[in-house]
Amino acid sequence: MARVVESDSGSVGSNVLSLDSIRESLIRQEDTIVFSLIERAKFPLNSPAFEEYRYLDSGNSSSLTEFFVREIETIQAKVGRYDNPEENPFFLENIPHSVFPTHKYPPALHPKALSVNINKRIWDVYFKELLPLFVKPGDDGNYPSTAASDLACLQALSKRIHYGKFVAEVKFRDAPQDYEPAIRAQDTEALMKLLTFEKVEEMVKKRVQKKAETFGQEVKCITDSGDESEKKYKVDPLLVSRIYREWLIPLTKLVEVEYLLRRLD
Ligand SMILES: C=C(O[C@@H]1C=C(C(=O)O)C=C[C@H]1O)C(=O)O
Repeated sequence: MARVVESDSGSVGSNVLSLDSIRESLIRQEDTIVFSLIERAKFPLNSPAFEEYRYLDSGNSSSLTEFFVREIETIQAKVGRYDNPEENPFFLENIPHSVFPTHKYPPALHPKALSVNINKRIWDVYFKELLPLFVKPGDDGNYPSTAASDLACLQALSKRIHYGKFVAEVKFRDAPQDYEPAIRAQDTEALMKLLTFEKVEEMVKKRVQKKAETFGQEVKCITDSGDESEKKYKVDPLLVSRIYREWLIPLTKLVEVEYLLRRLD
């Protein structure tokens, strides 16, 4: 089975894929996600940044965070971020071309992969369900830094979830005879059963809990007194595992199914 050539960033750098190399990238992305949650937890909820809308010169209404993300995505597009098939924008409809020569990414995915983008759902899940679980309530007015931290979380979560396209492509290439009947029947239940590996999911949930314990522990100097047994964490490791169990893994599998449904188009 051919292998993908991955750069240090863990990105897909060749048009040959393997499930092992894709899973290695997902494991490396766990670090980014855990650290982004830890960083966001420095700020309170600061809901006015993403809940309060005001009218802009353009006549549109937007929250500070939405405005920030739209502007950043435009700049990032102009330096080629969305030429990378691993990256999917939250708001950009017509993605501006890069103003610089960009890396020519090999066509690893089916052309219909571009139509699989669940970032609106990820945005809603993040702000309505996830954020209140891992940050303290309150408002310190630090909306610009909070918006930047939310974007880091959103882009890390989006990349991880949309990596489901690469996973699905590899699974299809490895066993087209298994997937084609379910794709032709547009049988989402059969596709979900084919692509699910419960033992892998269990390892993911255990590993991210351990990473949250390791990366997020409050480090005490040797001279600090106090009960060593009472460990404190910047983000509850059990909650990080729950976020994967209840949201990240199911949304990744949803992307896999949505990609496979289009694979024979
Ligand atoms: C990502 C994969 O597909 C599914 C989703 C997983 C996840 O989101 O962690 C893990 C195993 C599979 O059930 C995979 O097979 O690696």
